[in-house]
Amino acid sequence: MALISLRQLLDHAAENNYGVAAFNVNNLEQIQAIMEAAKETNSPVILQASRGARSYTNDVFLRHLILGAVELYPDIPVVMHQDHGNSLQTCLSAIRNGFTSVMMDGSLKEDAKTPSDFEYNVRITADVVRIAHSMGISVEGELGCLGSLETGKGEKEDGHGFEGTLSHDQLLTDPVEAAQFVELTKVDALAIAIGTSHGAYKFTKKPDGKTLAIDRIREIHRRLPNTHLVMHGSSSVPQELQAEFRKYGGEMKETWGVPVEEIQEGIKNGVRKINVDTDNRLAMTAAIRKLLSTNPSEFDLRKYMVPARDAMKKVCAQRMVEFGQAGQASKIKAIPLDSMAKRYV
Ligand SMILES: O=C(CO)COP(=O)(O)O
Ligand SMILES: O=C[C@H](O)COP(=O)(O)O
Ligand SMILES: [Zn+2]
Ligand SMILES: [Zn+2]
Repeated sequence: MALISLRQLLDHAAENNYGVAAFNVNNLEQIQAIMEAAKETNSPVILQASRGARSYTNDVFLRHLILGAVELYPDIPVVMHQDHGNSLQTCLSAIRNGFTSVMMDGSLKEDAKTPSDFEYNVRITADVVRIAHSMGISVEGELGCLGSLETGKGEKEDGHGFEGTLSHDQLLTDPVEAAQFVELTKVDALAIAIGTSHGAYKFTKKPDGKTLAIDRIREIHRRLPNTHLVMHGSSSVPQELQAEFRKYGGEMKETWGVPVEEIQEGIKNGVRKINVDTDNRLAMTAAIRKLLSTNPSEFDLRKYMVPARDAMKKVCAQRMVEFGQAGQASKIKAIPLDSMAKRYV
């Protein structure tokens, strides 16, 4: 199947009440893991690349790897998405390189660390929407800064994340502002801040309503019943994966991620895209640690990349079932980007 737009996929997800995991990709093995999981579970997929991933892999390699996936798995709808674009330039270069969807994260300024104001966010996001929609490309915006309600701090991912400490006002998306933001920008999907953060260290204990504001999702969904909501920082950081990582020499202090049942509650309330990166990184690295520490003489990289890929495939397939996207791929017929562009007009 051809690459499809995020908007097409999330519209289908909303009509059929499911959520879609957006997995970050940086190399061949991660793309293979996701596609194999998708084939096994008949799931549509969102492959997303951060700015860090694009510079690590190179846009040309990335585009051809993803086009390879599309060719090898003709029955799986694939969205190619820019994760956390920091500027109009980043989004435009993604579009030029074949991405069918971009995130303009205007919750932070172009330096990706200074919280911006509402007017800046509306202006930059609306600029991206105008250009992207004319080509049928989807846009995800973000309102509110991702960070911990326990500490007021945000975890940095590859330089992306605010510095210092923020108040609960800035860490929780305001439902009234969210409605204005969507009206003014016309984004296809809206990332909201509800107490999740990027990386492994999200919560110091299992989160409750004070540290993870699932109620906020309900309020936002009530005001914006037709907007696709996005949860970032949604790895579950499973205790078993942490234990496996530590068992083979990995260092990670005790931590909690976002429980899958909380994400499922979000999906009942308008969450359609769920970003997961850390769980896959952890699964792959734990598998590599295990193979190398139990076979110290091994130096054929395939010997550790195969179990790493298998470990990631297992995480992906599990999330695909848990989020409800399993079984949906064969029900989707690709809408060309040109037709999507006409719809926006
Ligand atoms: O939100 C993410 C990418 O945009 C990834 O979140 P995690 O760090 O929880 O996997
Ligand atoms: O946005 C966060 C993702 O986990 C991507 O991380 P990265 O920027 O290190 O590739
Ligand atoms: Zn952000
Ligand atoms: Zn994110």
